Amino acid sequence: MSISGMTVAYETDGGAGRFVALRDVDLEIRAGEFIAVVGPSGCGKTTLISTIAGIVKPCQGEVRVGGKPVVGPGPDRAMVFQNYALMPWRTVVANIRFGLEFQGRKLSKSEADARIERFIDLVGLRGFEKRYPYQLSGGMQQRVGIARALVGEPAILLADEPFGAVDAMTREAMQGELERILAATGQTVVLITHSIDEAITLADRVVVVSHRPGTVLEVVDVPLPRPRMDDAVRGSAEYARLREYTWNLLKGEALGAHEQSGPAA
Ligand SMILES: Nc1ncnc2c1ncn2[C@@H]1O[C@H](COP(=O)(O)OP(=O)(O)OP(=O)(O)O)[C@@H](O)[C@H]1O
Repeated sequence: MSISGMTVAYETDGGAGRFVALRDVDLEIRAGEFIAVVGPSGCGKTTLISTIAGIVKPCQGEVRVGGKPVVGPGPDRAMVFQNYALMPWRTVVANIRFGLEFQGRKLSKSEADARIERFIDLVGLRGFEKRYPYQLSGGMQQRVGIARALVGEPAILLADEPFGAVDAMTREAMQGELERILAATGQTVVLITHSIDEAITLADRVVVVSHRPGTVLEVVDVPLPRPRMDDAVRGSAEYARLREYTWNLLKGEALGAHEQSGPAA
């Protein structure tokens, strides 16, 4: 996937104004790579993955997936949302099945059932298939969200703060599960996170976005061995170095954003 010379602006005041959310973004993402996107609040992270998803259109530049320009949503890209966005009237199985329906996959009933079964096992929801979302914990609901996104086997998984609404312990467990699932499925992932630890634990590269209008400030390589959910990796000097380096980049951006939005002198 490649993003080149991309600028995204939103109309404001009923079309009278224009707000530039992202400016001149260039980014190459290799197939199977895990990219984490970090940056100060409002820098355009959600806008970035929305353009990859094809739900927001750039006013300049383009996103290409598999060599073709993105002109709208497609079955090659699936989203996981922070608030899970499950259908409350559908069971776990029916919510996951929606991932196949939405992506327009033409599978026979038995093929679809077999695939859903595989993902129920992969995300650890065996025994909960007939439950409704309100009968599940937040972490379990997000497992449904991940299974729904992955069941159609999209080439690219787009995740907007997927673990932002779950408690710290569940978050750690879910990071480990995502790492394990991706080792089995091999998708390209673009994940937005506010956690530097989550970014370094999961990603091959961390994209640091500047304060608005957002642009790529730096791409930090994370050459740590996998699996990363391992005390030896997360306690290593290299992990600490990457964490401090990324934090210093972000700190500068957050301070810049604060000064920009602070009261006039
Ligand atoms: N539909 C819209 N119309 C106008 N402005 C918008 C719209 N969507 C987003 N914006 C603005 O664009 C900027 C980038 O928003 P975006 O949601 O992409 O940032 P973000 O980095 O994901 O923020 P956060 O970390 O707080 O979730 C923000 O200043 C936001 O107010």
